[in-house]
Amino acid sequence: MSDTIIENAKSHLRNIQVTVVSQGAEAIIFQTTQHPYLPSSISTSSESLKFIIKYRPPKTYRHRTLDQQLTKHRTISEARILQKLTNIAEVNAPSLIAIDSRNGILWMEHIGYELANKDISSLKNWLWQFNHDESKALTNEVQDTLRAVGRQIGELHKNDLVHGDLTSSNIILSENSKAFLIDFGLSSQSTLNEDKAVDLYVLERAILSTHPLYSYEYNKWLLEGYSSVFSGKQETKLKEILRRYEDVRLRGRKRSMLG
Ligand SMILES: Nc1ncnc2c1ncn2[C@@H]1O[C@H](COP(=O)(O)OP(=O)(O)OP(=O)(O)O)[C@@H](O)[C@H]1O
Repeated sequence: MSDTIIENAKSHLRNIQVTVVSQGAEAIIFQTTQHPYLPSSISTSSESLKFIIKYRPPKTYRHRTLDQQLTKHRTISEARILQKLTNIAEVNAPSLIAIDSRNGILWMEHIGYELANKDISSLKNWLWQFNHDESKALTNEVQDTLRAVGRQIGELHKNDLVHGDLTSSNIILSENSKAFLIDFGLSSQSTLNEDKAVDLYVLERAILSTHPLYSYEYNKWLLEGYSSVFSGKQETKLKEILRRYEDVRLRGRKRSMLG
C-alpha cells in the first residue's frame, strides 16, 4: 500500500497513532486507541477499547471533482445507515462516532476480537477454523451462531434496509458470539423483495465459495434464523422474499451454465 495514501490519511487525522487493519477496494481501515473528541493525551490504554477509522482515499483514476462528490456521498450514506441502525435495537452494527465527509473519514466502534491464528473474528474466518474437521464444523455452536446471523439479516430486511455487499467477511462475531453487520457503504433503504433476495444470494455464494463442504447446512441454518424473525402478517412478506430468492438463484445458475 502506498505510503502517500497513509500519510494523506494521517494529515486529516491530526497525526494520531493508527495501525492499518485492511485495505479494501473502497477504503483503508485503520485502528486506533484515540477517541476523536478527547485530547490525544487521553488515548485509551486498554487494548479492549479500540476505534476503527474508515478512510476512503482519493481515487486518482476518477475526475477530481466527481471523485470528491462520490467520496462525500458514500461516506455520508454509510454514516446515515449506521446512525439509523443505532435506533433499531434488533440489528447489531458498529456505533458511529464521528464523520468527516469531505475527507472521506468515518470513525466507528471497533467490533470483534482476534482468533487463535490472529485473524479478525469475521464469520468467514471463524468458520474457516473448522473447515477441516467435521466434528467442529457442524456443532450446535456453529448452528446457533449461523441462526443468530440469519436473524440479524432478517431484522435488517424487516426494517426495509438492504446491505448491498453481504459477504461473510462483512459479518463480525463478538467475543460473546453476537453477530454484527459491518460495511454499509453500498447499503440502502429498499422495500423491494429483489434487493433482499440478492443480499441472501450474495451471502449464499460467499458461503459456498469459502466453505463448500458445509455450505448446504450453513445456508439452511442462516435461512432458518432469517425466517424466524418474520411472524404473523410478515410471513406473507417472507414468502415473497424467499420466492424471489429462488428466482435469483435460478438466474445465477443459468448464468454460470452459460459461462
Ligand atoms: N467496525 C469494525 N470493527 C472491526 N473491524 C472492522 C470494522 N470495520 C471494518 N473492519 C475490518 O476492515 C475490513 C474492511 O472493511 P470494509 O468492508 O468496511 O471496507 P471496504 O473497503 O468496503 O472493504 P472491501 O472492499 O474488502 O469490502 C473488514 O473486513 C474488517 O476486517
